[in-house]
Amino acid sequence: MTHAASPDPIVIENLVNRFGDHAIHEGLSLTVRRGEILGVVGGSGTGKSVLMRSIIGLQVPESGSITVLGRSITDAQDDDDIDIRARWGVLFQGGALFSTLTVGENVEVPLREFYPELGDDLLHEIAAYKVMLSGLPEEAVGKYPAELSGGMKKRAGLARALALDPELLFLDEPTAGLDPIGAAAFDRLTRALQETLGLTVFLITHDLDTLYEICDRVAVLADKRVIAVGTIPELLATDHPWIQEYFNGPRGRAARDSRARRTGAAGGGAGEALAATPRQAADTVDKSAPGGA
Ligand SMILES: Nc1ncnc2c1ncn2[C@@H]1O[C@H](COP(=O)(O)OP(=O)(O)OP(=O)(O)O)[C@@H](O)[C@H]1O
Repeated sequence: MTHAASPDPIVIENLVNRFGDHAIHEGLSLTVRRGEILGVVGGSGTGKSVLMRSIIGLQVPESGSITVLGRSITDAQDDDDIDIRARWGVLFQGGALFSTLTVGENVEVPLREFYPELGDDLLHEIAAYKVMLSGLPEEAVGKYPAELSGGMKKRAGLARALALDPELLFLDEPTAGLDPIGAAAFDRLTRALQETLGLTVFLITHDLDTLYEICDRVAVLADKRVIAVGTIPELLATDHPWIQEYFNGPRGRAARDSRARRTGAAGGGAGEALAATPRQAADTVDKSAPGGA
C-alpha cells in the first residue's frame, strides 16, 4: 500500500453540521499535520464525534469541505470512498466489536472486505499479528468480546483499526473507562504505534493525562468551531476562558504537575516553563470566536 506524500493528511474548511435546528458546527476549520498525534478536546456535546464521523464519511455535512489524504470526502463518489476507507483505521467509543465474532474474526472483517482474495491461513496470520501488535496475548485471538476486560476490548478494537495498515488512526475516547494504569499503558501503546508505523492520529479525549503525555498538538472545540489549535504551552498562553478553565483547573494542574515530575521539570513552575510567547498564542486562537483572545 503506497502512502501519498501530500503535506497535510486532513484539511477541513468551513464545515457546517446541523441536526434539524440544532447547529453543531458553523464554519469549523482544522488542519491535521502528517505524523502528529492531534488531541481533540471540548465540552460534552460540542461535536467531537460528529467531526470525526464527518471526516470518515459517516456524516454528510451541510456544507464545507473535507480533504483526506488529498481526496475530497465531501465530493466523494462511492468508488473513491471505498478506496480511501482502506487507508484509515477507527477505534470507536466502546470498541464497537461484533459480539458474535472472536477477536481474531473481528480483525479479519476489514481484511475480508478489502482483500477478498486472501486465503484463510493468511487472514488468520495477519489477524494474530495485529492482535499481538496491540499488546494482547496470543490466546485473545480466539476469545469473544464478552470474555475480555474493558482494556482488552479497547486493544482488540485497536487491532481491528490497524488491520489494513492505515496511514491515519482515529481514536474516540480510547482511555475512557480504563483505570489510570490501563489508561497510561494505552497511551504508551498509541505513541509507540504512531512512532513505529508512522501514523497520523486524530484522538478525541477528555483525558488530560493523555493530552500531556502523547499529544503533539491539541485542537479545542467550542462555540461550534475549533477555537484554538496548538501545543499545550501555546494553548496555556491564550486567555480563552474555556481553555484556561480546562488546562488551569485542578485536574489540568494535576496532570501538568504529574508530567513535570516525571520529566524532571520544576513542578510548581511547570506552567511557566511550558508557556509559549504571546505571539505564538495570538496565532493560536480564533479571534472570531466569542470569548476568544
Ligand atoms: N445522529 C444524530 N442525530 C441528532 N443529533 C445528533 C446526532 N449525532 C449527534 N447529535 C448531537 O450532536 C451533538 C454533538 O454530539 P457529539 O457526539 O459529536 O458530541 P461530543 O463532543 O463527541 O460529546 P461527548 O464528549 O459527550 O462524547 C450532541 O448534541 C448530539 O446529541
